[in-house]
Parts: sequence; C-alpha cells; structure tokens
Amino acid sequence: MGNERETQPDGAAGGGGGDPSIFAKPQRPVTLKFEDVVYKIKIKGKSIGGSGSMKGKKKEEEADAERTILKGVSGVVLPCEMLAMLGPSGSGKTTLLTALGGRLARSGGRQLSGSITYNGRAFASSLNRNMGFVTQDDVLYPHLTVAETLVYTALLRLPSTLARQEKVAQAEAVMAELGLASCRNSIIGGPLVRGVSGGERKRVSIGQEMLINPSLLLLDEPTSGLDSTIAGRIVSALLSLAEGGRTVVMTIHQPSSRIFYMFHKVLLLSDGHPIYFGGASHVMGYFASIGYAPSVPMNPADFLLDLANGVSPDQTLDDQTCVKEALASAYRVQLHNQVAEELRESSNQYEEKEADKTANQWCTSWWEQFHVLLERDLKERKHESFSGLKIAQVIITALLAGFLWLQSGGHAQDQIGLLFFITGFWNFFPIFQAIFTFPQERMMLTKERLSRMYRLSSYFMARLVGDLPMELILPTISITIMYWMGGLKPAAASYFMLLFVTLLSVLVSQGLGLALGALVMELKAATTLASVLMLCFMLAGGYYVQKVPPFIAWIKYVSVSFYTFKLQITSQYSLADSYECAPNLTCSIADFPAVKVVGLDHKVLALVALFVMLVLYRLVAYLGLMRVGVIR
Ligand SMILES: Nc1ncnc2c1ncn2[C@@H]1O[C@H](COP(=O)(O)OP(=O)(O)OP(=O)(O)O)[C@@H](O)[C@H]1O
Repeated sequence: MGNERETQPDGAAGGGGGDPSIFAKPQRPVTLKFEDVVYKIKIKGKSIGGSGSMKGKKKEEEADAERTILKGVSGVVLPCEMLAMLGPSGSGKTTLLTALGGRLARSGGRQLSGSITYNGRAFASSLNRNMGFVTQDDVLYPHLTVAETLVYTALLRLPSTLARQEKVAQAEAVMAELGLASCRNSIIGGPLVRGVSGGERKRVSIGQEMLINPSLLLLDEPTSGLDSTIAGRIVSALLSLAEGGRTVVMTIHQPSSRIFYMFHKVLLLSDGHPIYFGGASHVMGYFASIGYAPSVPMNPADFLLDLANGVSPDQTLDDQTCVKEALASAYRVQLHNQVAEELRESSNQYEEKEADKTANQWCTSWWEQFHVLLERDLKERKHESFSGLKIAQVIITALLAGFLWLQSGGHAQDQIGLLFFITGFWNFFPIFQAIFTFPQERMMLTKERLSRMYRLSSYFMARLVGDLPMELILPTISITIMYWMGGLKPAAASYFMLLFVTLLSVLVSQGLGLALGALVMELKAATTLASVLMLCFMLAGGYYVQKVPPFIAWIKYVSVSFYTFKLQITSQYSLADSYECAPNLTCSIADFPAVKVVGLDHKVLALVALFVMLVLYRLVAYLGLMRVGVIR
C-alpha cells in the first residue's frame, strides 16, 4: 500500500501544531524497516498457548511453554512519515515499538527474530543520540518545574559545543513549540503533589525527546488519558515534526477520525499478527475489498479495533477467532508480498557510508554531567532533605534524650547507655533514609541511561555529594544537643572526637542503605533486609551481651555499631578512669562490662574498619546500579 501523501525529504513544514522551523532539519534522516519480526517469550512452569492464537499453532506453543507475542510483522517508515500502530490491548504494539527502539530484552528465554534496520544498518548504540523514545508512563521529577525539567535535559543531552545559553534557548524553543510557555513555572507534580495536567506532562516528556532534534521519534501511547482536543494538538505537533524530515512511529489506542487521518501509514495488529500495513487513507478500501465494510459510517479507528478484536461488521462470523484468522490470512495473501516489495523498493537513501565513530562518546564531559546532576538533585530533593518533619524528628529525639540524661553526669552506667543510644540512633536513621534512594530513582535512571544522557559514575557521585549536607548537618545538631545536655565529658577534644566518629558512622550506614537499595531495588525487601542486618549489628555492638558463643562472635567484626560504640567510648574514657562499681568502691573503667567487651585499645584499627566499610558499601551500591538501564 502506498502512502497517499507526498513526502518531502527536504523538510518543508506543514500541518498542525506549530512552526517546526525553529528546529534545524535532522542531520541524518532515518528510513526504518522491519521485516518478519517475531518475538517469543518462555513462560516457566506453565504451558500456555498465545492468547487467541491460531488453532493449528496452539498445541505446538503449549508443548514449548512458549508464547509468541509478535508473529511476523513487517513495514517501512520513511523520513517525513508518521506511522500509527493500532490494535487492541495486548496485541503487541508496545512490544513492537520497544523492538524498533532497540530496547527489547532478549535474555531469559526471550527471542527476537527478523530484521530491523535504520538506513540499512542494524541497531547501534550511537542511534540513541539520533532517536527519541517516549514511554507510555511519564517519568519526570515531580518537584521540578516544566522549565527546569526541560533545561536540565537540554544541559545533559545537547553537546558541549553549545554554550549553556544556547541550550537554555533550545529548551525555551521546545516549550514554545509544544504550547508549554504558560505553565513553564508550574511544578510537574505526581501522585502526592498537584502539578501540571496530564496533557502538559505528556508534552514535557515529548519535549525532552524533541530537544535533541531526533531523526527517529518513537512514542508509546502519547495521547492516552487525554481528551480528544489535547490529543489532536499533540498528534498535530508530531505531524509537524514528521513533515520537518523526521520519522515518527507511535502506538495509539483509539484515535478520533480527525487524528486518524493525520497518519501517513497505519499498522494494525491482532494478537501479534499484522492484519494491515499501508496508507491510512487506503485502509477502509482494503477491508471493503476483502468483505469487511462498516454498515454505518463510523470512525475508522473504531472499525479497525473491532476487526482486530474479531468483531465483523455484519456479524456473519460469530466466532471471533475465525474473524481474526480470516483477516490474518487475507493479509498474508493480499498484503504480505506488497509490503515485502515496498521494503525492497524503498531505497536506503540516507545510508550511512561509514560507521559512526562517535558511538561511545558522551555529549557532555564528566564534570558537566556531575555539575548539572548535582544542581538538579539539590533542587528536586530540597523539600525532602530539608523537610520540617525530618528536622523536627531529629531535634525532638535529641531534646528528649537530653532531658532524660540531664542529671546523669558522671554516672558511668548512664553515660555508656547514652553513648549506645547515640550509636544506635545514628546507625538506624541514615540507613532507612538511604535505602529508598535508588529504588525510587530506578525508572528515571533507566530512562536516562537508555538515552545515554550521562555516565553512571557522574550520577552516582552527584547523588552522594547532594546528600552530604543533610547527612552531616542533622547529626551535628543532634549530637551537640545530646552531648551537652547529657553531661558527657566537658572537653572540646572529646566532643569533637565523638562528633567525628558519629558522622563517619552515619556515612557508613548511609552507604549500607544505598548498597541494599541498589542490590535489591525493591523497597519492601530492602527495608526488611536492612532491619535484620541492623538488629544483628546492634546486638553484636557490645552493649547488650558479653558472653557470646564463638561461632557467632565474629559478627561484631562486621558491625558498624561495634566500631562506632568502641570509638565513642574511647572518646570519653581512658585506662586511667574509674567508676563506682559498688557503694564506696571504685573500679577501673576498663572493667565496666560494656567497655570490657569493646575494649579501649585498637582505636586506629576501628577507624580503619569504618573507612573500609565507607568505601566498600558505596562500591557495592555502584556495582548494583550498573544493572539498571542495561538491556539484556
Ligand atoms: N516480558 C514479558 N513477559 C510476559 N508477557 C509479556 C512480556 N512482554 C509482553 N508480554 C505480553 O505480550 C502481550 C503484548 O504486550 P504489549 O504491551 O506489547 O501489548 P499492547 O498492544 O501494547 O497493549 P496495551 O495497549 O495494553 O499497552 C501482552 O499480553 C503482554 O502481557
């Protein structure tokens, strides 16, 4: 089926939603071809046939416990064309779009076969810089404004050859293009914070991809959940982009007829089978020619969806599976060869002559990435880091402890109890703050890493540095209150030593929280694991038990609480100190039960152990994060 519209590879603007001339023509227009794409997944321990799969194949699929999601889909999309992929829910649209974006997982029994080429070449990671991918769910930071979101994306995704001002100007241009200027200073919002509307959020997501002026733009349901006017505006903006020389492919559920006729080409899927590929204006004629014409005038998209669901207009075939089979076999007889011919004939006009040597380079330097990510992180998380609730929680706890220990000065039992309370509180608190960090960021990290926006190391360092102020300020306030109210040793050196040790242990616990979050990437499991681990560490900390069976005594050597408590005790006591062990009897502090367990010696070793943990946990967190955003 040909495309009834005349395509304009030179990039004349036309149609809908705005003037794309503010954007340069894409540097390398892309011809996207896909041929006989088949995608199979293995379902372990179950024997399932494909839902509504063709009868003959059902048995074979059951035997293999394998499900075929895409069953030989072909098509070609040229620069200046916009293809819509239609079909019922579960028909395979998103799977195909993900395959076209080079993001489909192939490990763990998942197989993708057939060919997908971009200007005649297979997918290469360099394409990510020339391709925009808008996912169905908008993955955006809720506390950034529309303008901040787009400016930070521009700073990260546009090359270093552009000055900061030029990147900002590009973000402004995108906002103007997508009609976002009026809400530029509104925050994005999310489930818990009210922000811009769903349509505006979607336009921000599209804007993030438009910023890089991609030659190939793939969008998963860009209009879902929007009213038809807003949906129309979005599709017409995309039409403008396509007609400016880009190749645009989108999945869409139920477009209005006005939207439907904006598409140059349509691919209709039914249970993974293609049942139509060709010009949007020819689709009704094609189905009429094979005996399926609507009995009353209707929106073509509704009619196509009925057909793909197996509902024939005249209801002559009651069995929906029969209708689907008839349509799939009509495609094979009538269209398959035609599409194959179109694939052969459409030249790879823009074929790249040589491999892209910049494939593995980044748009921006490590420092630029670090700087922008740190700035963005501080903006996005300032409400959380400096939350009144968190500050109140810490200060109230410190004051409460201060009042409880107000009259305990000089009493060893109470003082050592206070030290262990400080150890416990400042081991528990940071771990449970840090554990949420990476699981909450997973979607964003995946999205941005797949777009090759930044190195993992720059992200990781920005995150660590961004967390630092609050990680250090709050414990300092808390320790100061408890130290002086609780009557600990009134000497500056002892105070600073205790403060230093506590801050170090806060950073170690934070690292442990980050590592657990990054390894498990699931909040419930990570918090459970952290509770168990911290309880073990606390119990082995030296305060509660003195006689520990040898087979379990080693736990203290991996316990952050043990080293922290030991160093805190040494900040307050030396071997020369004594305490009142019975009325009118003084004993050496070294004989006090808890002090006996942790000891007053080997201070340097304890410090080294904390420093090793400080580095090690962060290294584990980094290694855990390396899995995110990697397609297998
Ligand atoms: N990795 C996977 N594991 C199990 N099932 C999968 C996997 N990937 C896709 N599927 C299944 O394949 C089918 C097609 O999914 P896909 O998301 O492509 O459909 P869709 O047409 O985009 O649906 P929707 O319009 O609801 O988004 C669905 O039944 C889905 O459950």
